[in-house]
Amino acid sequence: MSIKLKCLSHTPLRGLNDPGADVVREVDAILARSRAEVEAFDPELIVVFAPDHYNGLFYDLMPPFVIATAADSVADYQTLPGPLSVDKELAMEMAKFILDSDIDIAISHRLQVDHGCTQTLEELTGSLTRYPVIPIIINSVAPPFGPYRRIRKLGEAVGQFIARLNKRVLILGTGGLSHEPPVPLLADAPEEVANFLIAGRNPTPEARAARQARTLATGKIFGTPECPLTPLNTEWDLAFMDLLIEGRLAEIDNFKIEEISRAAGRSTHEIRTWVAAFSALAAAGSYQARQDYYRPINEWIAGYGVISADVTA
Ligand SMILES: O=C(O)/C=C/c1cccc(O)c1O
Ligand SMILES: [Fe+2]
Repeated sequence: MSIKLKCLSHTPLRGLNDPGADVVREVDAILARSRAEVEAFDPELIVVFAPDHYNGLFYDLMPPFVIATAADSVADYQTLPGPLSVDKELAMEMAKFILDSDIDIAISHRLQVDHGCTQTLEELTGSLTRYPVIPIIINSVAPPFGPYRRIRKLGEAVGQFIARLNKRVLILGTGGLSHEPPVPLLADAPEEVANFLIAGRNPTPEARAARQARTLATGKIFGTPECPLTPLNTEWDLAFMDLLIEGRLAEIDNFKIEEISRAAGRSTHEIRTWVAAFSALAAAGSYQARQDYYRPINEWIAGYGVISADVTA
């Protein structure tokens, strides 16, 4: 058994609304280094914990957790289209193991996934099909959310399953850190928006373009007095990364959902994917972690961080 972890922010504005050239170079360099590490590790399986942003999952049936036995990219923003190379049999075995561990998880045999899942796969492996993968989507964008302790339990069950595999496994968490992009809320939404949030699968190209233009326009003013959205919160992000690196995972059980939304932005809950990833790693053995990168990047609407970790025993 050999297990590695990488957790990193994603942002569909990378390449569409870039910060200065120095910052772009920094991030390119850290992603290139991360990708080389993945290549050297040569994983036999990638388990990716990812959010969805109303592309695959809608309020007509919004599950807290979903495991996919087959998945296709919706190719939003500049992400790659096409199927992911999901290990169907192993995903089914994992789903049964999770259910046997008293965690309710939905199963999709045809899941649509968005940049929240595919951007990180592409950045770290160069494609959507390079390695066998099991996507686990954690609702991080569509309230209400279950408590953070449930995310730890999901992660622990996944880690216990992985530990028995005798494979080289890469665990990914993608999303966060502090950020609040212009994703609408169902509460008080006008009818047209509510209809989209409830059943907006497969939007027209025009509707997708309008959505992406809205995000881009927000990226242009994010962090300025003109922008009403919660600003990035460096202090919050660094404290969260320290907590993970120092292995203080039990403290996450006390996280308060509304407090996090207020302090760091509504989409900060994408860190649920990092919590699951670290909980899986911790269930597989002792770990050593390091912060590879952090910078608040308004142009990308992202407290942008990268952490790596390995099981040591
Ligand atoms: O769902 C969208 O259209 C935009 C999502 C987004 C924007 C900025 C940063 C992120 O992490 C996002 O997921
Ligand atoms: Fe996101």
